[in-house]
Amino acid sequence: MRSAIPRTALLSATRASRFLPAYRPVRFYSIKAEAASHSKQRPLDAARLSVEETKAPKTLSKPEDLVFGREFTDHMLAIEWTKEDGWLEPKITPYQNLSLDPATCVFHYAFECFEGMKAYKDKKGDIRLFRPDKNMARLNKSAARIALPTFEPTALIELISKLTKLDSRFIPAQRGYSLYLRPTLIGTQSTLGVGAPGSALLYVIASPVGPYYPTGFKAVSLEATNYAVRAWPGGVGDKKLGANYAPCIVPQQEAASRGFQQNLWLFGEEEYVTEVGTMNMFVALKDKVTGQKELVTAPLDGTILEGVTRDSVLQLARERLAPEGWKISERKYTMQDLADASKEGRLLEAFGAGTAAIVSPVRSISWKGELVDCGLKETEESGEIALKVKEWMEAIQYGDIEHEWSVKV
Ligand SMILES: Cc1ncc(COP(=O)(O)O)c(C=O)c1O
Repeated sequence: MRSAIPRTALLSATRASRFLPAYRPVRFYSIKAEAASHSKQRPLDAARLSVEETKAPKTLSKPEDLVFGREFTDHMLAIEWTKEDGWLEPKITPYQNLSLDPATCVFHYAFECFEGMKAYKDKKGDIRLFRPDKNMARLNKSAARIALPTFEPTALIELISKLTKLDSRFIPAQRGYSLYLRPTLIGTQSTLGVGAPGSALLYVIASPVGPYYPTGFKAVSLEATNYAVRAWPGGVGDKKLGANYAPCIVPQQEAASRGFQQNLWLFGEEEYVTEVGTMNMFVALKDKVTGQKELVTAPLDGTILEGVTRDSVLQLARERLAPEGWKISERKYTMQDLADASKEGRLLEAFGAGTAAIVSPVRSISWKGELVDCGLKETEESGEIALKVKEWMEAIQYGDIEHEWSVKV
């Protein structure tokens, strides 16, 4: 089987392992400083890209048959990194398997972080990335936290743009469709010693995806999880590490077994509301005394992922809802606050926000044996704010209006 990536990955891994001590304590933010001290380390350089186009282009699926994350485009981008040489030549190759030594550190100690971002086709057929700088910044933060190398954000955006353009035929032109991009960074050193990897592989794969709600919004019901903890202060819940996701599946399955689509992560004795599955959580409340309307989301205190959608919703709400009298807050709030507001008719709506769905309206939250109603009428699938946010975001993502967040490739 052809495999352009692995052989060199293994060779460099072996080379690196010769002078790496078996164990080094992890110094969280040392990679850049270390890179600078190795004068031969090269930065990530998009100009060194080589492209090998596929000789067997795939048949496109019908857009309506696309299932999230199941189909991939013709090509992938891969860049190896070694401690001695820094970033090697970026390569776009036909989509292919990786071949890694069973002792590779990613399999044992979870040296892996990733991103989720999308490319959209506008009415003119141009391809646009949505806020790619935010994903690059987050990937670098995740990488630094697990002793993987960081990279030059503009170089990776340029390389991702080239991959996206090359595979642009996979992006259906209809509204709601996009190309989901998955930059992934793994440690490739082959050793069972626990330490900073001496080699790594950054790769990007792309998957065409359809609208999250093909027939319009469908409000979801959540189960509040207070028997397990997703993240904690000083932990890594604010980083996009693969290791954060696997432990969330059992509580998700538990919620599903009781008929809830997602679980809502609470934190601490106070039962602060943090986030939902792969979305940040927003609630619209009315103040008990003043009647002031407030759109609230949990603060970036290290226990939630710094969502690109969250940040976008906050900025748009500050621009467009605040002038209509809304207060926009990043603050802690508890499940009890929501239950009280719901009983008093002050919980106007609730929704999750993330790249996959943009917004996902919430009908109810199961908590301590009660069902907290989130303000939708029986006949409604979305509140007013969630609907507006979706329209605002899509207008930018699909280039209906020019906006600095939408970057043509
Ligand atoms: C745990 C978690 N929270 C929130 C989000 C939403 O982040 P974004 O808006 O960047 O997709 C995601 C999705 O990546 C996630 O995995």
